[in-house]
Amino acid sequence: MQDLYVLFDLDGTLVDSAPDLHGALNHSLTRAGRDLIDIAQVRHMVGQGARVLLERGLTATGGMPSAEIFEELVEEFFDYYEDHLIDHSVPYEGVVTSLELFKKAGVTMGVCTNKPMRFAVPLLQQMGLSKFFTATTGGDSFEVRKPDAGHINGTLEEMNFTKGTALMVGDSDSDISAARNAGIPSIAVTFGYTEIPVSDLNPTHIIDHFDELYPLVTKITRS
Ligand SMILES: O=C(O)COP(=O)(O)O
Ligand SMILES: [Mg+2]
Repeated sequence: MQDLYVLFDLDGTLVDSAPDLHGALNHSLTRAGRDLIDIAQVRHMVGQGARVLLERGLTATGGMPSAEIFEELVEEFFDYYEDHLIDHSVPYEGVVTSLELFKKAGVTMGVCTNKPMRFAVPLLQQMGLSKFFTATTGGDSFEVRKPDAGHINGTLEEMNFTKGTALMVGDSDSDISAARNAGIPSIAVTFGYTEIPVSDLNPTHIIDHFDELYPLVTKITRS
């Protein structure tokens, strides 16, 4: 599988990062004098990066504060989250085995996440996952981010993609739409953070567990 390039979304796809995003969000909400929110709500708020997560959390607990206070809360959220990236977050079951299989098969892998680089890079490092990826790009790496095709194309460029097959694996609308916009097949995971069933997003393929990924990709590349 030398000519294969696989892009992975991070939050809700490779890593169940919601517990620590939940902790950081509630830290900020407490500072803002708001009620705490539960983790089930937070799972559906993840997908457009940390700023949007905080915006959604504030909106759900009384509305947006002034721009000045919001910026202060963003800074506090960022500082707190930076120190608690993997307190409770874990790779989904089967992720490490699957990445090892791809690596052995000579597949080039990259991470294409809307998470800011300030968090995406250390999170992958601290989890011991960095070694699998040729490139990591975040929501702030380019002028555009998922669902814009530019995010996928920019990541593939960093992976030195010139010919072959590229695939996007993700959990949310922004991943599946970005793949569609970039003209590459998508594989949706059903265990991520999207509120609606992933089949409604019309991905090219669907998996319920990471163990299904390697056999599926082998089949796709053979057909
Ligand atoms: O952190 C987010 O909001 C989104 O991150 P993801 O693109 O890796 O799902
Ligand atoms: Mg995601």
